[in-house]
Amino acid sequence: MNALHHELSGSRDSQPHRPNAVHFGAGNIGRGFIGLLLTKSNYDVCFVTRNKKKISLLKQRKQYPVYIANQTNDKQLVQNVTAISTKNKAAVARRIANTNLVTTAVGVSNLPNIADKIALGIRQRLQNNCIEPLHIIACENALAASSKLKKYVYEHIPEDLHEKVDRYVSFPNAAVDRIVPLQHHEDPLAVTVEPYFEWVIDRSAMLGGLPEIQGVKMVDSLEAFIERKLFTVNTGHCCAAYLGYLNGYTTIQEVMADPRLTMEIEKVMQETGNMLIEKHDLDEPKHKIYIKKILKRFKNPNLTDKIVRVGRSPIRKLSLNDRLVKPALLSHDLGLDASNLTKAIAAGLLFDYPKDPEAKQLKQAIRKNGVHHVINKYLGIPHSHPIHQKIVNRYNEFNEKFRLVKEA
Ligand SMILES: NC(=O)c1ccc[n+]([C@@H]2O[C@H](COP(=O)([O-])OP(=O)(O)OC[C@H]3O[C@@H](n4cnc5c(N)ncnc54)[C@H](O)[C@@H]3O)[C@@H](O)[C@H]2O)c1
Ligand SMILES: O=P(O)(O)OC[C@@H](O)[C@@H](O)[C@H](O)[C@H](O)CO
Repeated sequence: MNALHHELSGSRDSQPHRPNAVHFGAGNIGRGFIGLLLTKSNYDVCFVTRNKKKISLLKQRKQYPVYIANQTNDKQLVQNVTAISTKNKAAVARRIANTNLVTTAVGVSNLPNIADKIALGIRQRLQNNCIEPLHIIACENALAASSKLKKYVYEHIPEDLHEKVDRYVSFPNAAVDRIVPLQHHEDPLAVTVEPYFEWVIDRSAMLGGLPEIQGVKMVDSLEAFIERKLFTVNTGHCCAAYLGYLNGYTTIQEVMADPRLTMEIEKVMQETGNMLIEKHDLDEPKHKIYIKKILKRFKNPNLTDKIVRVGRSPIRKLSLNDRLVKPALLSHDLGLDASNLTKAIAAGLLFDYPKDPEAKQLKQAIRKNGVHHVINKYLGIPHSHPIHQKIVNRYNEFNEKFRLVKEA
């Protein structure tokens, strides 16, 4: 497999081959989490990314620092990395043809944009008669993100090859958890991350043969893990962002210093918790501890996490299968209270940060067609659903209280 590795490192036959990975997106999670864990596990990592400056620095230095947001601001050096531009389709495909693992952290909405390159790499593997398994793992905040990526990739591969690809290429779903705020350092490659992390992968979709990644948890059924993460960490987080935004705060840390808002956020997490406990038969005391731990992570005084990052892309966050609407509907179906979730959804509808393209689009859609239409179209909750009107009521209350938009 690693002719490419030889080409890069100059090493020849005597050295045992090191595993290598291709990671799409040299952003915060890419550098601060996935790149760090993979290189700690002796992988060579090639970032495929857009930013020219980062590409050139990664190629030149082959390393970068990660700072841990603890009291001592510990530094970890990530080594054995390089980068290529996402525009260089042929080079990306060549890398993929010779790799053990492909990972992504580009944002779930960007997955369609990388699919053609992954498909080309897979086709090269087939042409080379490569029968080594390839695992492709989307490390994005969404349910079944790797399955989504698979669908986009297969759109670029002729149908008669799909069965063969299925034999050698797998797209295990995963849950990733580590808070990495937007940040600026003198060194553009440096990144500060919270101490906590969790990377859980669906073992049932593994083909075997992947060199171990230290710190990864393999589980037989991912659904409970990803729902627990997305509907606790991310539901609580965006609730903090949307309520914080309405109340004029700038950072999550400021929101968490407001006891009234912290209580509201905790109530939302308790609602999703009740649903998760019932749906996945979770241990209630353990889940309560999980919630408390997350609230503490949000408060981390060594981080400054902007509300506009955490609330970013509200159309995605308010969509049917994401962190707000899905748990609200699941709770409703189980006969459980979702009143705090409906409040958080209403606050999300009022997130009108002008520099966020989705927030702008949402605001325009509400202005043009009214909130009922938006709840129907963007959130996927029909007029007839009891939660629909509850969201509208909360939205109107917020509107009046904060005098934001005059709803027609
Ligand atoms: N930051 C966090 O706390 C965190 C935690 C867990 C999961 N996530 C998820 O990880 C993903 C990335 O988030 P982030 O915070 O690192 O964002 P980010 O904006 O810092 O990084 C995304 C990177 O992807 C790159 N990118 C976008 N389109 C690309 C393309 N077509 N080809 C190659 N690169 C491309 C961007 O240039 C950017 O460098 C998101 O899905 C996010 O939900 C983030
Ligand atoms: O990345 P998003 O936009 O889906 O969500 C914003 C934050 O909630 C998220 O990035 C968290 O920091 C992260 O999911 C923690 O693991």
